Amino acid sequence: MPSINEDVSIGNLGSLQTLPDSFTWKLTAADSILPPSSAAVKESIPVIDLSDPDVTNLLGNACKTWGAFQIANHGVSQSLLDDVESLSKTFFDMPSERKLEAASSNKGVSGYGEPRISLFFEKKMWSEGLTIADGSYRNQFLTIWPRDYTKYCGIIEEYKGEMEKLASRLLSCILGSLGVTVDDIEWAKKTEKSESKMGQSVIRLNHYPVCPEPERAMGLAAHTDSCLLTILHQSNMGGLQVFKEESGWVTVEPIPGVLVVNIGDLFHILSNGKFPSVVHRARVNRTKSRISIAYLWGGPAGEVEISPISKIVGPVGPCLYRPVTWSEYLRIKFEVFDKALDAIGVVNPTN
Ligand SMILES: O=C(O)CCC(=O)C(=O)O
Ligand SMILES: [Fe+2]
Repeated sequence: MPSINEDVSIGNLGSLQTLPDSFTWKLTAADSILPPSSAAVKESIPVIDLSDPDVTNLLGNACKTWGAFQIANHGVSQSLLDDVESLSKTFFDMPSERKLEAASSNKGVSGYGEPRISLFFEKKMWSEGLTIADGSYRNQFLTIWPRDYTKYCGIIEEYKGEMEKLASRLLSCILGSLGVTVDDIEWAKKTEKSESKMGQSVIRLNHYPVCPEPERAMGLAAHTDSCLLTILHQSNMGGLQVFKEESGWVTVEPIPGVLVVNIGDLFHILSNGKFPSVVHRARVNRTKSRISIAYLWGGPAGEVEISPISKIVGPVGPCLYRPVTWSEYLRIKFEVFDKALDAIGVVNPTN
């Protein structure tokens, strides 16, 4: 059994019988709430059927109220969701040394490692992840899975393609709820017309191993996503919680085949602050491990700036943010973390 002060490898967390000090969080009672019981009032983010005739309003309300929702009838096949989940499981089940062969380099985002936001927290998080941000995953897959390389690359490609389609569909619908269309946003219009790729995205496979003391551990600490929106597939194990001012931490119960969508910081900017970018986190479990697959959609490719949609900015709602590209925003986020939106805020005269 590892001693409390031993330097622990994140690839073996699931085998630990005690919670090392470096992974022990000081949480208040309100903060330590674990799934499935969440907020005192049992509530959760809305589940929206994408084939509902009222889908635009439903999405708009969910974005305004929660900055998050779940979607059914999204068109992504269950077999693809199962495939990407089992790919993740196959990877995380490997011995630590094998996983480390896919370790992310110092500078790069892609690869295996602890959550990138770990930098901003004193205590370590009870999770490991594989980030697929560019084509370098192909080399990593070749090293890890020389025989099944083509199959696994195919699953990732297909998943990316499906998520990209779904993300653009959600963008159109959500814009509709703001009374605008893709034609009101230069980059969105261009990508739709030319049918060029919507561009930048990151897939993050997350694994939360079983934990001897889930009450005092944190799978993934509270954060907002930096992208436009995130589409998350969670396995049948709960753990995701979203924060709502009036209710505190609210658990997002997994529903088979249903995907979770989070509004990210860039959509908050696009909506000129109308949609909150939801603060969320992941808790862990004593007896069951959990996998989640996050597709973080950054929006337009290249150095395209995102700014509040001019049509919704007016005398009653002055422009709150300056234009920013996703890559610039990411740089700011990884300097100042939860102050990133403030850092690009525009100070408006008070009258
Ligand atoms: O695992 C989860 O439920 C949340 C994952 C997440 O928030 C992320 O990858 O950004
Ligand atoms: Fe997230």
